[in-house]
Parts: sequence; structure tokens; C-alpha cells
Amino acid sequence: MNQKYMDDSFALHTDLYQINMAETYWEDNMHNRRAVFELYFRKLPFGNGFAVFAGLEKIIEFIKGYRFTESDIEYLRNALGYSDEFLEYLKTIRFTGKIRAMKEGELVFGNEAILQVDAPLAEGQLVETAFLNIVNYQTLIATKAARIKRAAGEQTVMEFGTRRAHEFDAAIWGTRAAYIAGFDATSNVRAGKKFGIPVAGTHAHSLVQAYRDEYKAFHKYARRHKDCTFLVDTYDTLKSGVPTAIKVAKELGKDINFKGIRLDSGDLAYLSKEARKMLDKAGFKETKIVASNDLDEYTISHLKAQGAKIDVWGVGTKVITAFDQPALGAVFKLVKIEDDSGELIDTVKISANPEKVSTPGLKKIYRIINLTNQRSEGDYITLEDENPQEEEKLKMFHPVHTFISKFVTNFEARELHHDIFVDGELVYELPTIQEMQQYVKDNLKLLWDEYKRDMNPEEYPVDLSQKCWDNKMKQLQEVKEKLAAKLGR
Ligand SMILES: Nc1ncnc2c1ncn2[C@@H]1O[C@H](COP(=O)(O)OP(=O)(O)OP(=O)(O)O)[C@@H](O)[C@H]1O
Ligand SMILES: O=P(O)(O)OC[C@H]1O[C@H](OP(=O)(O)OP(=O)(O)O)[C@H](O)[C@@H]1O
Ligand SMILES: O=C(O)c1cccnc1
Repeated sequence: MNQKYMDDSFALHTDLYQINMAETYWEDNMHNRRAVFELYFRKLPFGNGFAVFAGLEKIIEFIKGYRFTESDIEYLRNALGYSDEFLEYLKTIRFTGKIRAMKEGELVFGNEAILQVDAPLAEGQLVETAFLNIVNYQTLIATKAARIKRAAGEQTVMEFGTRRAHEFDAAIWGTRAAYIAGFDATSNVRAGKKFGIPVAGTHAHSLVQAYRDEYKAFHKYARRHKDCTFLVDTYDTLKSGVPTAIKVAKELGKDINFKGIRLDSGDLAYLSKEARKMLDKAGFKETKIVASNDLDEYTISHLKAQGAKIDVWGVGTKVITAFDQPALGAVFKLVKIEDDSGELIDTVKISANPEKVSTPGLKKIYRIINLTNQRSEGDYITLEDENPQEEEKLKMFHPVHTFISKFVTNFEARELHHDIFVDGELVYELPTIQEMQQYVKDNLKLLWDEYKRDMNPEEYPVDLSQKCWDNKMKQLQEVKEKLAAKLGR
């Protein structure tokens, strides 16, 4: 650790280039120009049909405490050589702009803004890295967790991943994301304290190893922990673990609540079926079978297809590390900037790939819910002054393959963005984490199953209004003409 400087703020939790750009804007007196940035990803993770947004609580924390401390300034001066004048300016920076965002637990799709920052240019630029860091991780984990929970269905899923997480923050915020997406409990006690997530757990092999005797270990454990789940695979699951658990439970009778056994190795389908028979035969029909061991949505689905008698799933590594996809690729793009004359103008980023061309303008996003069947018809992005609810018959068309279109009547246009900060002030009250989890459940009901299956789901429509689409085409044309004039063609 660099003992010279206190690690007392998150303002430097940014890429160097953000500070260098802020310096350029400041030097050119552009830093206070109004700028609008949007945060979105282009491609859904895990080949899933939707993502689950998580990260807003941490963004709120970050913005509330946003300032460069004395030690930040000293470091920037001594180690990186920024000028005193620029540092004087940095010292005064607070977030003074507006943030609109989706609620945590919102289902989100490619190419739609999860969050918008409308702020002085330098402020928007300086928060980009932290915002992406937060949203990319938490949304990725929430989405993976939603897939796993969907495979488990109504059964309980416990999050066991802290030991395999990419360090402390990932464990804590990752388990929170997993809970929002539908996990039922976590083994991380700090997450329970910090967020109010239910905590739960069994015991490890070390308990049995410490007593070097399964019977003694279960007995001692149960006397102290009356709601007990015994880990039965330390020596031999069917010959020793399950019979010993049954023996102890019978002996202690009503003194304990024999909640379950946990299987953590071997063929979980076979072992769970055999263990179920043994428990039932002994009269423990209510005792649950918990399984763990590198589980994910695929193993859970396979085990269920094999008729495994598993009631509770303990999932660690694969959820907390988003094992099969290490990153979500959300980006933070400038969509509007004030020009020399004070007018707010659109900016566009061109790409040879039509899906990657940014959509300029200040926009709103609506989820179009068909009131006849209570299912979502898709998301609909408009320019700021439009209100699709006023339309009797809404035309929705694919933004790239425009011939794919439909008309929707009898619908609710639900706006997905909410004011979070206005003029730098927090105006949003976070729902409870339980409300966020319920919000995911309610929103999933709006989606047809075709968008929810874990393999090759249908593409959910994210459409542009005609006005928004026309504006995009106009901007593209203007950029092309400018470029052609410059190149003399
Ligand atoms: N019936 C089954 N069908 C599909 N996958 C299963 C089945 N039973 C177990 N699995 C999974 O297969 C993998 C087995 O991994 P592995 O071979 O490392 O475990 P193990 O040898 O049983 O136990 P240990 O963790 O002690 O090494 C785990 O991911 C487990 O969840
Ligand atoms: O498998 P995961 O989904 O990551 O779930 C967490 C794992 O953590 C524990 O194992 P432990 O760390 O004791 O080591 P093990 O893999 O040898 O069981 C537990 O027994 C699970 O197997
Ligand atoms: O409580 C458990 O069974 C547990 C907790 C963390 C990791 N693996 C299992």
C-alpha cells in the first residue's frame, strides 16, 4: 500500500483518461457545458433473453459522497503533475446534474439506456468509469442469478459464493444482485446485516473432520443448532452420512428440527433419490435435501430432468463469478452536448455494424404492455417530447430491419426511467430489497416464455419511435455529408 496517501474517497476510482479529458474541457472552458450520456449494453449476457438491472444503490452512494479529497488532490499534484489551477477546480467539483435510471430489478435489453446522466460535461465524464464498473458487474450477476433461479423454479436457492468471489466487494454486491434476481438467501452474514437479505446455511466437512466421527459431530451440532441440516458426504453418503443423520435425528427427537441433509459430491441425482427413500422410510418426509457442488442453471435443469429429489440448491462459484461470461459490455456514450451558441445538439457514433450506431437525442423508454393479455409487446424508445400513451394505435417497428412491424392497441406505455438526482440532489427513495425482488418477479410475468428460455430465446423488441428513428437517420446523413465535404467527395 502507498502509505503516503489516505484511501479516503472514490473520486479517483476512474480511468486516467477521464481526468485528462476533464482537464481539456476545463482549459477550453467547456467543462460546464450541458452534456447527456447514456449507459447501455448492446448484447445480452449468457445468450439470455433479458438482463436484470442491479447497481443503482451503489451509484447513489457514490454520487452522494462524490468529491476530491485533500489526499486525492495531493496525489494528483505530486504524483501526476496536474496544475494548481486545475486542481483548484477539481476541489470544487460536486455532482450537480441530473440522473435518470431504471429501477433496480428492471428487466433490461440491448441498446436501451439503463441510466442517463444530464450534467456539466466534466462531471458526466468523470463518473463514467465508476458507473460502468458498478452496473456491468451487478447486472451481470443478477442476470446469471435469474437464469439459475428460473431453472430451480419454485425451489429455494441459496447463494454460497463468497469464498470464490473476486474479493470482498464482489461477494457483497454480487450476493445482493443475486437476491434481487430471485435467490432466497445468502450464506454471507455481512450481506445479511448490510442489506437485510435472509442468511442461511448448513455446516462444512471440517465439522465432521474435527470430531473425526460423523455421529459425534451431528450430535454436538444439533444440540447447539436445533434447526439443523447435516452434511452427509464426508465419508460415505449412503452407507454412513444419511443413516447417521437419521440416527441422530431419531435420538434427539423433538429437541431438534431435522431440517435437512446436504449432498456435496457424487451423482447428485442418484444420491438424492436414495437418500429420499431412506428419509421417508425413517419417517422424515418433511426433511429437505440440499445439494451443492459447482451447480448452475444447466446442472440444476439436468438434475431435475433426471428426477433428482433435491429441494434446495446451494450455488456459489458459478453465480458469484458469472462463470461462463466474465463481463457485461455496457458502455457510456455521449448523446447530446451544448454547442458554442448554447444550443443542445445531438451527437452520433457511427459504426459499420448497424446495431452499433448510437441513437442520438434525449430519449425516454416505455415498456408497451398489452392490456388484453398483460404481456409486454416490447420496449419503445421515443424522443423526450413524445408520449406513446396518447396514440390510439401504436406502430412498432424493428430499428434495423424496419419492414418487421406491428400495430398495438389497448396498451399501457410504462415509462422505465425515474428521476434519481435532480440538480445534484437525491430525489429517489430506494425500495426495500424485498420490493426489488418482487419487482423482478412481477416483471418476469409480463414476458412471454419465448423470451425467458435459457437457450436461444426470441429477440425481445427494442424499437424506436418514428420520430426518434427519423432523427437518427437525419443525424447520420448530416455526419456523412460533413465528412464527404471535408474529403472533397
Ligand atoms: N446426476 C448428475 N447429472 C449431472 N451433473 C451432475 C450430476 N451429479 C453431479 N453433477 C455435477 O457434476 C459435477 C461433478 O464434479 P466433480 O467430479 O468435481 O465432483 P465430485 O467428484 O462428485 O465431488 P468433489 O467436489 O468432492 O470433487 C458437479 O458440477 C456436480 O454438480
Ligand atoms: O460449489 P459451489 O457452487 O462453489 O458452492 C460452494 C461450495 O463451497 C463449499 O465447498 P468448499 O469450499 O468447502 O470446497 P469443496 O469444493 O471441496 O466442497 C461447499 O461445500 C460448496 O461445494
Ligand atoms: O452453509 C453452507 O452449506 C455453505 C456455505 C458456504 C459455502 N458452501 C456451503
